[in-house]
Amino acid sequence: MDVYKIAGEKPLKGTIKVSGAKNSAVALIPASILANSPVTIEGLPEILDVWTLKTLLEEIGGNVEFDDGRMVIDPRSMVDMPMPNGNVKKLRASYYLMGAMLGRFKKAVIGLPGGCHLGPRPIDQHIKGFEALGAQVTNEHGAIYLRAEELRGAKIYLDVSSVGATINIMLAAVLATGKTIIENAAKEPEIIDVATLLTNMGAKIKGAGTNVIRIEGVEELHGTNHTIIPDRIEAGTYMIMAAAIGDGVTIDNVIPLHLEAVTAKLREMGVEVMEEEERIFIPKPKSLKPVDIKTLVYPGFPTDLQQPFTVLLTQANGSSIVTDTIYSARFKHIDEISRMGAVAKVEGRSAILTGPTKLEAATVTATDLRAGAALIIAGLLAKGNTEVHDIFHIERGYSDIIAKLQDLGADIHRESIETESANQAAKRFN
Ligand SMILES: CC(=O)N[C@H]1[C@@H](OP(=O)(O)OP(=O)(O)OC[C@H]2O[C@@H](n3ccc(=O)[nH]c3=O)[C@H](O)[C@@H]2O)O[C@H](CO)[C@@H](O)[C@@H]1O
Ligand SMILES: C=C(OP(=O)(O)O)C(=O)O
Repeated sequence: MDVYKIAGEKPLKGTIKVSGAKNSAVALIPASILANSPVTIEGLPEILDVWTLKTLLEEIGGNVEFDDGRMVIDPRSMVDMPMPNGNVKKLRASYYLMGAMLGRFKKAVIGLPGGCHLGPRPIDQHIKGFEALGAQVTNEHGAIYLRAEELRGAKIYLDVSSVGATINIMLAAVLATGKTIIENAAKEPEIIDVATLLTNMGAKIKGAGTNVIRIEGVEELHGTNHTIIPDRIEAGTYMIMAAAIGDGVTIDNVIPLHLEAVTAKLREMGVEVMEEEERIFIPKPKSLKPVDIKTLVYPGFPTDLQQPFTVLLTQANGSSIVTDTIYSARFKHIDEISRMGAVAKVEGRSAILTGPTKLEAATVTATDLRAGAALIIAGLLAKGNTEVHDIFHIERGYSDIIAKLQDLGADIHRESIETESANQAAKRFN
């Protein structure tokens, strides 16, 4: 089993480059299914989710080459192969295969997706959208079966501004007959990125990035070349690290506008954040003030940065409250940082953190992707040698994180360790 080993208390200094956005990548790749000629996507992050999607596209007959962040997808030989199990369960975003395959083949069978366990993550709004477009949708033994004679444009009001449902409906609607209107659409930057790719493929989409998206169906879509946007969540993670244990860190390849809520909260804590066009510089912070945070849909504070931020708040002078309004169970990391000495408790949808605390190294487990990022920050701050287990969660979403942090001066590496069975441990104990 591979783990991350971190020797803490080494200040971070220098420049770190952000990779392409995970949550764009995982939609851009399935979007290529809709084209009638090859699609090239540049700047993709080298993360497990991207590799899994490459495999999934190959499973349905696509020709996919991926090298140095550049993926060339030839969708012409793809078929409507059912995928009720297997790789679809390794990531959340396999749900985009539903919209893309329904759009192209008018049918699809896709197993319910995996991804981070953060409380219930229903896909009822995706299904409501597909049904409004004319598809028959059934759930059979944990797989979603979709079939349509014809997809017809429709007006769809989303009960929740879901990122996944907004993108999935766009994917299904671009080749439908007539006009689709998505109301109460999500406004995340990744939605604009996917709409840009689809538009360059020949789709007619207006309003992406606002809460009303209008799509005029077209007969076919062609290949194109697209460069992905930078990952605002990865960038935000490094901003939080810089505020926690930085000695002057430049974060390169960012769109500062995408991180306004995070920047505002860091400034409220007393952290200086200097923005340039595509870079953010955070000098060594002095003392940190506590702040309260409430996660909201974009442009509010992103839920995906809530967990890393809680670790920073253990270093602030006083108590902070973090409330997650998006997910009901996104505080599993609090138990793990408590092992390291964090003074923290969870009450309902809020975590209360009191600092400043000198964290101590421990062996901890990543329960999900951003919990893993939070544990890396805690390990960088802690006295002693921290070991982080279940790192596959982290590698679903952070490209090259070990090398990037080593370049900033962190003492972190990936190592294989022997695992002991419960029986072996019991024998040793007796
Ligand atoms: C692959 C990807 O892009 N993942 C991101 C995406 O997840 P994902 O697309 O799954 O998140 P959504 O925006 O859909 O979910 C937001 C909220 O709406 C609820 N909901 C969603 C869909 C639905 O049909 N019914 C419903 O009730 C969810 O349970 C959740 O409480 O946006 C989340 C919110 O910014 C991020 O945390 C994830 O990193
Ligand atoms: C929740 C996340 O990912 P996913 O939706 O892919 O599980 C995340 O990126 O923080």
